[in-house]
Amino acid sequence: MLLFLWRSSWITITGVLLTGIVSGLSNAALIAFINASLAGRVDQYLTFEWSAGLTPAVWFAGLASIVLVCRFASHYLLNRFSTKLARDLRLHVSRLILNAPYPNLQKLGKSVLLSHLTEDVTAIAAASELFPVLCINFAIVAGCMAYLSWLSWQLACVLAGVILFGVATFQLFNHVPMRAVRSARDEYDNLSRGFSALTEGVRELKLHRQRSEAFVSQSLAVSAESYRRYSFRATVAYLLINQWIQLLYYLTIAAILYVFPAWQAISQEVVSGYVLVFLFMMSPLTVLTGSLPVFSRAKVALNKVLRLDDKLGGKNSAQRSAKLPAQRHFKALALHGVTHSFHREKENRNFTLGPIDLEFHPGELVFLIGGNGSGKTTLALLLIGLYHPEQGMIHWNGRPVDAGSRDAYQQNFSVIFSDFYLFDELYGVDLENNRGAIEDYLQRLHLHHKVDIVNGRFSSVSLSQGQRKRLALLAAYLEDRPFYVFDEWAADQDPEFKHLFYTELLPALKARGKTVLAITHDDKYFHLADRCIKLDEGRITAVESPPVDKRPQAAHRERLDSAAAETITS
Ligand SMILES: Nc1ncnc2c1ncn2[C@@H]1O[C@H](COP(=O)(O)OP(=O)(O)OP(=O)(O)O)[C@@H](O)[C@H]1O
Repeated sequence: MLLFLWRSSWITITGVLLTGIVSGLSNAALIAFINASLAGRVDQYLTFEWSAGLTPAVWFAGLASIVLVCRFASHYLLNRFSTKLARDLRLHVSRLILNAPYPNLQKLGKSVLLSHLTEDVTAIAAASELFPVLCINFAIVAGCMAYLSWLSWQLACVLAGVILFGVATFQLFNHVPMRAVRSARDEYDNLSRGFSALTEGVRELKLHRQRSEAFVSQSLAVSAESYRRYSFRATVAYLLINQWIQLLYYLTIAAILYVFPAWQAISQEVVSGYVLVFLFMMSPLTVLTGSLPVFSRAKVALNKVLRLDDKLGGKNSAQRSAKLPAQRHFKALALHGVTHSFHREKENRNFTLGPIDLEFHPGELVFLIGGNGSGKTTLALLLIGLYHPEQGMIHWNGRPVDAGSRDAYQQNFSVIFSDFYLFDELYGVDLENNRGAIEDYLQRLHLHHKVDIVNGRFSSVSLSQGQRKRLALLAAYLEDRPFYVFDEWAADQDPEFKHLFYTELLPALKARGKTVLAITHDDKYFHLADRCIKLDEGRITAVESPPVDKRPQAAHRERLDSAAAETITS
């Protein structure tokens, strides 16, 4: 990933480094120039050939201009680099998520994925913003050091020793705040889970004071306190390290002022030069040491993002990006001995779906039925390629679906999940060529008075759950794929629209040659299917093809049901 970032921004990074270094060095040169002016020796330097006969004031103005221009250029490039880095990282993590196998995403959970997209990317972006500032300050310190060595190499040697000692002690103690930063970041995942529960369950919490108080005190407050404790521990540890570095700094100034002159003859110009430069270096050194916590957090975040690549199975991205063409001409879909299992932690046993043997053909209307937890959704997820068979094989048009063709295979399905997500924009739809179809579908779905398409967006998605599901159906229609899967689509519909769905919309899809697999509990419409596949404890226990002559009976039952409903309401 770092290589990818370097490749995408190496020109900017080089520019930032160069301007930063020039700015830092010219800053140091300016200080040397000021010191020489104070000591009254500047005219002596300007007698050299390279002085080009310019006056000290012009030299001063020139050096100050270089400092200002380079500082501006490096800050400008820095902002370009850091904003680009944050953007690229956000897109990189988003693509990782999109390319990852679905079970891995399910295992990690939404809140942890969101922490990567927010906390980690922000931490890395913050460090990238500081990085060039750090380069400038590092260059200033390096330039100052060069000037100090020129003033007195003996003092410079002592100074180098002090710096090496400072770096060694920093390395020795750095693991303390680093451990706290790592723990704080791990705790952030728990905090993020708590925030998800809070935002998604806000209605349930508002209606139950004891539940909400217990939730806050036993879950949210615990994570918030742990996060605070670890963050505070890291800050205090860095503060102490900072103080230690400052102490070394003051000790060095004291030694230059009071110890060295007694030990070795040092001119006043050298002493004042050293003290002036040291005081000037104070601010860049504070920036360098002050940025340590930011860099530690970024290091932990970067490790998290790199590990996310492994956890999500990043190798699959190459397979996905192969962009195999979808085989739109559907002839047959077959599942041969397909299985998938989950471990039920509390019961300490597995739920296994299958082995499943099934075949689907164009223009078939199939209902998948069975009790709660019988494996209907799991079978649907296996069928559409979001779960991968642990045993057995899926064949599309007689060809096995493997890792290389799975992405193309998935493009044959249009699915509305029971916990569907409705995008407010019709992404990937050719609006110009579908304008007539959209208006027609909006009419058929009884939504034409409520929703319109404006600039590719639904004019409103603030609708009832049933209406939002109808909009999802509109989007599915527009996808125009050979295989449709609906997971309890009609569950939120009123009786009138439920009737329309089973008796008109599904048969209309079938008439268009689409294959439809509908997961349903609406037994009064089972007779309309070509086949009803019943699941129990992950196994197919019955495959029934209701005879056509049963339909009048069903219609009769329907009438009886509505008469009963009328009696109840009256
Ligand atoms: N992500 C998961 N992790 C662990 N177990 C799971 C997971 N998803 C489903 N299961 C288990 O697999 C079994 C089948 O679940 P599935 O959602 O397929 O049932 P279903 O027939 O669709 O039920 P329902 O009618 O209630 O929607 C259940 O016992 C469930 O506990």
